[in-house]
Amino acid sequence: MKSTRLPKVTHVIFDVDGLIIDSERLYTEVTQRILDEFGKTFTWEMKSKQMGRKETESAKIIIDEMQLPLTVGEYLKRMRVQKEELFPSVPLLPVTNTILNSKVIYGAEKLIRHLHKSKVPIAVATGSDSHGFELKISRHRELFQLFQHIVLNSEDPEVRHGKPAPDCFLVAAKRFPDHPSPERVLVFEDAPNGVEAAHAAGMPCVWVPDPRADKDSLANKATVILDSLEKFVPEDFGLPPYDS
Ligand SMILES: O=c1[nH]cc([C@@H]2O[C@H](COP(=O)(O)O)[C@@H](O)[C@H]2O)c(=O)[nH]1
Ligand SMILES: [Mg+2]
Repeated sequence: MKSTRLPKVTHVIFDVDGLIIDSERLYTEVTQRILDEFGKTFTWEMKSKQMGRKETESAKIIIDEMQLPLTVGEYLKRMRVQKEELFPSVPLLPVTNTILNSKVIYGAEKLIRHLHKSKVPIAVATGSDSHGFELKISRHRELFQLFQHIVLNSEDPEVRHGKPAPDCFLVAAKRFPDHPSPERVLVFEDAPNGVEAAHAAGMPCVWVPDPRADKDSLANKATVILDSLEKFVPEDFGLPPYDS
């Protein structure tokens, strides 16, 4: 990585699902449980179209493309039941944290705590609605309190269009009191739709993709591509380095 070529940033916006918490694995499970009723299989191709979108937009896509005999309301009701069972136990990423049951802090949590401690303004922009979000963060409430603000695209009246549209990132940036210009705001994303959204917002983006994603397809829109948040070097983007 040529650090001299990377933009220097002052503010950071995080995605949530599949980036901070291991909830994409759970979305796959709850979606497949719903599809089981209709004898259908959830594919990566389908999932990658949904990832990052608002809940209703995502429901419309799967209903149309998989020809499910459900209304959006019926689909979301089934999702709600499944989410209530699975989401409260979701671990932080990378899951090494949980497996090792270690006191050492890794990945997403390490970076969020570091930026907060260093007084770098941080926010969240997620496709989630408040019901799902509350379930997902119930075990991680203290960590999520470190963000200056949280934009829930599914419910925020200022977010007209979900990812891949830039709305949520522009709204999140505007809510920082000093209104940073887009090129000074670094976005962390896992979803192809999220990388598209950051690029459309004019913001640099660190993409931490699912291993199944086609990295070439977004190579010109992601500023850097990392296989784990563990590999992120804050000073490459002009942010304070980790204490050694
Ligand atoms: O398998 C899926 N993953 C993700 C989503 C959608 O993506 C959002 C998560 O986006 P983000 O990573 O931007 O928080 C979820 O709230 C949901 O609307 C989905 O429908 N299905
Ligand atoms: Mg995500």
